[in-house]
Formats: sequence, C-alpha cells, structure tokens
Amino acid sequence: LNPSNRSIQDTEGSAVRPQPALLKLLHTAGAKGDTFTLKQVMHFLGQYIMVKQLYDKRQQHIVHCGDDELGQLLGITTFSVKDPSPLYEMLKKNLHQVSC
Ligand SMILES: C[C@@H](c1ccc(Cl)cc1)n1cnc(-c2ccccc2)c1-c1c(C(=O)NCCN2CCN(C3CCCCC3)CC2)[nH]c2cc(Cl)ccc12
Repeated sequence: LNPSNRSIQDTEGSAVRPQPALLKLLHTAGAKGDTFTLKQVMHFLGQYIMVKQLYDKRQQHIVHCGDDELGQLLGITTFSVKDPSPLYEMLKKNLHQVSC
C-alpha cells in the first residue's frame, strides 16, 4: 500500500486499485470498474465465496478455496472467516492505494 505504511484497516474509506487477478474475482462477484473502497472489496469477496459456493455447508465460517483462484491468491486451501489474517496479507500484496 502507500509509503506511509498505514495498516490495511486505515484505508477503509479511501480508494484502492486491485491487481488484475483479484480484480477478476471481484468482477465475477458482480463488481464494476477497477477502483473500490476496502469495504467494497470485502463485500465482493464475500459475494464471490457465496456465488462459487466455497464455504463449508455444515461449518459456514470455513472457506475451502484450494481448487479456486481465490486459493491461488491467498496461497492457502482453507481458512476460517474468524481469522482474517491470511486475507489481509493477500490484500496488502494485491491492492494499490489510489492517491486521489
Ligand atoms: C464478517 C464478514 C467478514 C468479512 C471480512 C473478513 Cl476478513 C472476515 C469476515 N463475514 C462473515 N461471514 C462471511 C462469509 C462467510 C461465508 C461465506 C461468505 C461470507 C463474511 C465475509 C464477507 C462479508 O461481506 N460478509 C457480509 C455478511 N455475510 C455474513 C455471512 N453470510 C453467509 C454465511 C454462509 C452462508 C451464506 C451466507 C454472507 C454475508 N466478506 C468476506 C470476504 C472474505 Cl475473503 C471472507 C469472508 C467474508
């Protein structure tokens, strides 16, 4: 993100530009355009998980993404929505701060 090295949460309201691989997932989930707030990125990633039915039907906080592009981006096969750290790591690498 930006050189001032603010944490990912600080960029809540400001605009971010996802890398192509992440942008593709957001468009699959119905997102339009190429610049979003972090909140919108989170919303569309949630939609993506639902559209692709990646969450465990019995334990709905578990996401199985090993066979999906989401897993390629995260570098993991499974995660729990209760532990967002792998997600924030991925977003740090795949979101560019848009200084507008
Ligand atoms: C609090 C929030 C969250 C948000 C960010 C993080 Cl790093 C962790 C957790 N959250 C809580 N459960 C989910 C979730 C669980 C299963 C399937 C889809 C989403 C989410 C996620 C949202 C979201 O925007 N959530 C809106 C309300 N969700 C409730 C759960 N609902 C589903 C639960 C499973 C059955 C279908 C509905 C969907 C709407 N966006 C995400 C993106 C990712 Cl990479 C991972 C998880 C989520």
